[in-house]
Amino acid sequence: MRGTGVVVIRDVTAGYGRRTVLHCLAASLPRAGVTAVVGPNGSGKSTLLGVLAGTVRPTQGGIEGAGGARPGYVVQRDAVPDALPITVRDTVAMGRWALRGPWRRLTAHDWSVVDACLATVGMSELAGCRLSALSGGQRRRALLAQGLAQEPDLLLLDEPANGLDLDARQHIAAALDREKARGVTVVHVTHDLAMAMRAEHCLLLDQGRLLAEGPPGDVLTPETLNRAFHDPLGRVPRP
Ligand SMILES: Nc1ncnc2c1ncn2[C@@H]1O[C@H](COP(=O)(O)OP(=O)(O)OP(=O)(O)O)[C@@H](O)[C@H]1O
Repeated sequence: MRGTGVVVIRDVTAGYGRRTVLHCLAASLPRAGVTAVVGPNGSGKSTLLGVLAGTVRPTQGGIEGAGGARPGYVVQRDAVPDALPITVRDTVAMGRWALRGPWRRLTAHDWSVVDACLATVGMSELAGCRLSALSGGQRRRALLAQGLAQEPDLLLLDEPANGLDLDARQHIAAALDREKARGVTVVHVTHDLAMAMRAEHCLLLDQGRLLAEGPPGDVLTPETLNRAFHDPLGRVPRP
């Protein structure tokens, strides 16, 4: 599905059990572009990523224009238990299993992709470390590398830069730009308005509804941010 055009979120209603989280949400995401999803805690950002990844099934509406896309989904909390005695390189290699199947031996090409992804997130020097020995931010970068190693067409990232230092954030921003240049459609959830401003497109959610959509400079205005974040003191977050 690489190439130009849009992925359409068509009037999606979705939630968990009887709880509706997204209410008839409609938006268009540029293919081969970066979309930032912004909004207060609990506004439904991760749920929207789940719908795009296919892990949350809408009760109404759906996603159009992503037919056959291979999604790569990097979640907020990782699924690799701390006690598992694996290295950072092995963790990233797990991303290749999505392509090869878990019981197939990885090829030399797979390992070269793994090493390139480690370099992309600035983690080459820590490749041989146990995952359990990493700091939270380093772990997050390793998981991003795991997502990149899947070579997805649609890269879905839940707060990839959360808690990272400036250097790590710059690595991540550069990695997103590189994926976009390779034709990947990137959607990332962020609370970092500076990171959101780097995207081509931005969705601002509030209580499961789309409050604004478009270029980040148009969407992240003091007025819309004030509406979304309901600051009782009337203070306006600055992009
Ligand atoms: N697996 C789940 N089962 C039941 N309810 C859930 C589940 N995941 C999320 N929710 C609920 O759905 C609502 C939206 O959650 P979601 O994680 O999509 O919001 P978010 O905008 O990503 O929030 P945050 O910024 O805090 O990560 C919340 O009220 C949350 O409690």
